[in-house]
Amino acid sequence: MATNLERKLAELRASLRPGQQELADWQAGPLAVSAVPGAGKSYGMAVAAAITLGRQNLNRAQQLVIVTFTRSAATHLKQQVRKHLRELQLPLGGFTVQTLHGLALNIASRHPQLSGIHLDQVTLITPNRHHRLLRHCVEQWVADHPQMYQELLVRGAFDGEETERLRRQSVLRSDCLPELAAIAIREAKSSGLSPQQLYALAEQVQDEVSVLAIAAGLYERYQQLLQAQQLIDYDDMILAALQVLDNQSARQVWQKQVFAVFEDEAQDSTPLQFRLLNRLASHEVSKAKPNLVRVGDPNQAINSTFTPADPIFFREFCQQSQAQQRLATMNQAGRSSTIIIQAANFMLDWINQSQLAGQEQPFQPQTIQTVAKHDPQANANPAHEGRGLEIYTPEDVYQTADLIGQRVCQLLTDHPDANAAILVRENKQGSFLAERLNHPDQTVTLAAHGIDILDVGGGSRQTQVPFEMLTILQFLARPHSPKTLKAALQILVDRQLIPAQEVHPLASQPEIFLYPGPLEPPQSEQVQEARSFCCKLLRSRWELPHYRLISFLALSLKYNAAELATADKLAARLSQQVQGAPSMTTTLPILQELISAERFDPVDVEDVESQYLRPRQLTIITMHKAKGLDWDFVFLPFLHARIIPGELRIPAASQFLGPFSLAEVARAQIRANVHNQVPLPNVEEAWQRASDLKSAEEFRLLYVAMTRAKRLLWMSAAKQAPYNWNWFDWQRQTKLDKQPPCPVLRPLQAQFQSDQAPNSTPSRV
Ligand SMILES: Nc1ncnc2c1ncn2[C@@H]1O[C@H](COP(=O)(O)OP(=O)(O)OP(=O)(O)O)[C@@H](O)[C@H]1O
Repeated sequence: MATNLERKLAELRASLRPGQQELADWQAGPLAVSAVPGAGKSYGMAVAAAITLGRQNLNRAQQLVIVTFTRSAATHLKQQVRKHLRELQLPLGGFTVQTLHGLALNIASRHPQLSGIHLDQVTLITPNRHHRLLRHCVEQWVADHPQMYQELLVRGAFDGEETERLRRQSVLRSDCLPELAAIAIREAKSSGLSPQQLYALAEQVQDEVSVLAIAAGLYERYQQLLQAQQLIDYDDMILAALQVLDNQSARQVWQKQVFAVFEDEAQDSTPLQFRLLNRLASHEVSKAKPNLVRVGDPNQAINSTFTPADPIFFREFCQQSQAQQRLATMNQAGRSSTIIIQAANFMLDWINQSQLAGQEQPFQPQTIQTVAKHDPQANANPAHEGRGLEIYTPEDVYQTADLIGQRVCQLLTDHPDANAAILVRENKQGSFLAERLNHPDQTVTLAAHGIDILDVGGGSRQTQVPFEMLTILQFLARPHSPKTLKAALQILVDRQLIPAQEVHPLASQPEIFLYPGPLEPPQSEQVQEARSFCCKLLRSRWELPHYRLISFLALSLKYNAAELATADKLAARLSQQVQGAPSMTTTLPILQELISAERFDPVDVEDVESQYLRPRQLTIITMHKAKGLDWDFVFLPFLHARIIPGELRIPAASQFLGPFSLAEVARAQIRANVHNQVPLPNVEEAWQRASDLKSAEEFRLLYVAMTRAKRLLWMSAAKQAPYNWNWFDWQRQTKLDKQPPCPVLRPLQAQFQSDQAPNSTPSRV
């Protein structure tokens, strides 16, 4: 007779759909699970983990290790597994959920002698420091290779003119070579190549510009500088963990402790990371095959232009697993309405056939299917809202914002429990929309309808706390400086603590603004409000002891719980560092240093992802960050060919080097080596491959973005849009240009909205 636990495990298994059940049935050996978006990968993995824990009776001495890509995904997964374990009345100690880097650091730091990672002696390099270190490598390389440097300087048509020489020097030293260092070092290091191996690789390519040799030289110096400064980077963590596992006795200890490894988002792992997981999941003593379960979607690989993660690796793993009958597929997805699923499938096939990514095939052929009749997911494949898929061609980006504002207002008023998001390709597009959506020029402003906007790219509000405190303290220290006053006023306006107004005229004459004499013209009501707020802040400087200032300012700025907690943490850190002598003179430089060295983390009181999904909120977020999340209504504006797929561009300033970028060429050559392609591509071929890879990845990004929508997918490409969003300043009315849409938009429109002429302007909603 089945025990109580067996019965409960069977019930839990029955709550899964077919592909998920295969995952839950796993008992030993390798398994690949390839799943479509919304299939329930993470959901299925949490249940499968709980079932494995129950079935195998795992505990602290022998654990299931679950790894995923981001910290927030790890937190979410851990909560889910715990929930199931509680329901099964099983102990919670038999598993861990970590990011790959967290796992690697854990292994490395437990064996400092083997890994060389002594946590009390080494520090993880911060982005700012990394940037400075790369510049330093470049200077050293230039000093050591005057001849090679000279050859770079005089490439193309060069008449020896001094100003041109200086210009080229500056471009090389501050842009091209640091960029080459950043990209080539990351690519080589996370593929497991040492500087010496990169030198050897350079020998294999006969190019007039020795890109890989330069990259190897920079890499060599980078490693030396890291070591000298006792710093490590993210790749060092993985390498150090592998070094530990190279040691037989350490390896056996770990392999004994790890029953199996479950990996989520496996399409995003680099070869080095895979090596680490595989080794950990192996059982050398029993000679059994690795207990490694890898779940992913090769069509959602969107990190290959940042890291050497490449959909090819996971595709290969799936193929090998299939040959051994160890591949499970999850094709049914319940997230989206049928029409949204059809649109995503159509887009995938159309792009693959279009050959728009040259030799690269962006997608593995796969069709998302709706779920079967009695699917366990409540409200699976929900009824669509509006047309379900709506594609528009507004006149310009301003009309786009207006249309989104109207539609969001209508949708979230009709469905107050629903949520919505605008997914953008660049943060600058997000900040434009965030500003426009509450601008008085809009037909409707969201704030007036009680709809919150969360602009994720604008930085979480907590992360702005140190900067805001510094700015206000600087103003308190020097209230008569136009610069400090202006910065403080801007914060007050942004935080909506004083009426929105142009701050420059107020700040240009601080004395008159703060202390107007009887002969000055009377101040308007909004200026008076601003003045009285500033004067209240200024009084605090004289009336409060210095150490109380930050808490007072935090309250005055009406901080929420997370921001208050962050301000408290900041105050505690400052008082510790000023060592009993708190004053403006001691505090300001320390605060400045904390901000520029990025040595202060804000306090999060809420799971970060749940902040993005609140009902009656419009979240503005990049397509990259939206991965793994979903919303009822998803808006994808600004889908222009220049952005998706876009193209690799060579800035005019560096065109003297040739029609390619050093960094992209090095990346493509290293990548070719990782994929065992011989001979390695020359500069022109490498540039072409880099360009194909970029296009393929952009199309996958669009696929990820489209599949975030549950009930309405709204897409648009305005006829007139900025040529380059980075230069676009709508307040100064930067000129717009005619921009063609992303190539798949018209075919989508023709397929799904044949009643709506492709170029028609949307009717007002
Ligand atoms: N068996 C199931 N029973 C109930 N709900 C489910 C089931 N499987 C998945 N879901 C729900 O489907 C939604 C999508 O699941 P999940 O986020 O795990 O998908 P995913 O495959 O990781 O998606 P993506 O790859 O697109 O990010 C979630 O809301 C999840 O709760």
